[in-house]
Amino acid sequence: MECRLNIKDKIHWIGVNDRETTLFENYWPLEKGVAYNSYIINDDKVAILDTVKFNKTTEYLEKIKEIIGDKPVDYLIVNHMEPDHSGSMLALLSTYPEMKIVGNKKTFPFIEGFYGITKNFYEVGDGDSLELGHHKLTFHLTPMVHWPETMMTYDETSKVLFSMDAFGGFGSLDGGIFDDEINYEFYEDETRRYYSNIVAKYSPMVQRALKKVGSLDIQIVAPTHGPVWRTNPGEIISLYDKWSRFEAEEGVVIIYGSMYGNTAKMADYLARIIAEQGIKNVKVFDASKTHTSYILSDVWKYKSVVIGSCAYNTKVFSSVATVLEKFRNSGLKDRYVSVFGNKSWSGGGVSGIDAFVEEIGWEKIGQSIEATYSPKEAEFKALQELGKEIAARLKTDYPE
Ligand SMILES: Cc1cc2nc3c(=O)[nH]c(=O)nc-3n(C[C@H](O)[C@H](O)[C@H](O)COP(=O)(O)O)c2cc1C
Repeated sequence: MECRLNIKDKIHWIGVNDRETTLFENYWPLEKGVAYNSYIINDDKVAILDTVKFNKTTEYLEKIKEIIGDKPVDYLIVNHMEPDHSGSMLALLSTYPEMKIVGNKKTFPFIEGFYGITKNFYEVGDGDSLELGHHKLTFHLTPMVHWPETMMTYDETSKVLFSMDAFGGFGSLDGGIFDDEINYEFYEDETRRYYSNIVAKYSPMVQRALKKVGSLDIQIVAPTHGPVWRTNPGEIISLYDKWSRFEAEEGVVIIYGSMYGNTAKMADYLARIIAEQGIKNVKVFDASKTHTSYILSDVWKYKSVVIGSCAYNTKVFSSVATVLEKFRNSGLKDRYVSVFGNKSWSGGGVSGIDAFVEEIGWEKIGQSIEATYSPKEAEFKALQELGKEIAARLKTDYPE
C-alpha cells in the first residue's frame, strides 16, 4: 500500500499488513490477516508512534525512509510494548542512534527486558507535552489497557488520538484504511472479536481510560490495528464504551460439545424453538469446530448464552471446557445462561457446566436439562419450555 498515506497535516500511516501469521498471539485465528499500524509525524522534529512486528521490519524501515529521506527520527513514542508493536524498535534505534525513546516509567523495564536497550530514554508523565514544531503531543497514561505500561498520545494540533491497541481490530487493511473506505460490518465484527479476545479482561480499565480521554476533542482515532476512524470516531468510541460495560443485544448463542450427535440434536431443537418465538439472532456453535475466538466475540454481542455438553470421563467435554475457561478469564458479566446435555451413566457434563454457572454468577434461565443416552419426549418438552422462557425474557428486555 502507498506508504505516503496521509492521515492529516504532516501525519502519515506507515503501517504494514500481515497475512502470513495464522494465529495472533499464537492462539487467535487470523483468517483475514491483521495490520500493524504505525504513524510518523514529519514535522520540524520527526516522531514515530509505535513500530511494527519484527517480521515486517525491512518493509517498515523503507517506508520511513521514503517519507523523511535523510532526516533523522527524533522521537519514538512507545504507547505500548507488546512485541507486535515494539518488534522493530531495536532496528529503528540502530538506524537512528540519536532517536529518543519516549515512554512512561513503566515502559522502560519492558524495553530493557525485551531488547536490552538501556539508553536514549525520555520519560513522560500523565499530561506531559512534547512540541515537534507545528504539532504538540500530550500523553495520557491508561495503565492496563491491556498491559501495565499502556498510554495514549493526543496530537493537540490535528486532534488525533493515537490510541495503541484500544479501538483496534483484526483484519488486514485491504486498500481501505479509513472508516469511510471500508466494509464497516466486517471491521466492526473483527474489532469486537479483537476486543473480546485481547482487551476485554481489562474492561474496567477501559472504562477508566474512556473517561480520561473523554474530554478531548477527538477528530481522528488512530489505533495500532484495524481502520483509522476519521469520519465517525464517535462510533468506535461508543462501541468500546458499550462492550466494556458488557451491554448486549437481543440474541442467543448456543454452544455445544457432542461426540455422537445427541447433544447436537438438543442444540438444534432449542434453536428452532427460540427462532419460532421471533428471535432473529440465534447462533449455534459446535465448540469442537469453531474456535473459541469467534464464540467469545458473539457472546460479547448477545445477551443469552446456552451451553450444552455430553459427559466425558466424568467432566464437561474438552472443547466446551476450553470455551468455559475463556469465558471465565474474560471477566464477562451480565449474561443469561442456560444448560443442557447428555450422559449414559453418572454424568459430569451438565453438572460441570452448572458448577461454572455458579462460579461466574450469570443469571440462570430455566432448569438444566440432561438426557440419558439420547433425548426423548421429556427432554424435548423441557427444551420447548426453556426456549420459550429465553425468548420471553429477551422480548421483555428488548421491546420492539
Ligand atoms: C469417551 C467417553 C467418555 C464418556 N464418559 C462419560 C461419563 O463420564 N459419564 C457419563 O454419564 N457418560 C459418559 N459417556 C457417555 C456419553 O456422555 C453419552 O453417550 C452421551 O449420550 C453422548 O452424547 P453425544 O451424543 O452428544 O456425544 C462417555 C462416552 C464416551 C465415548
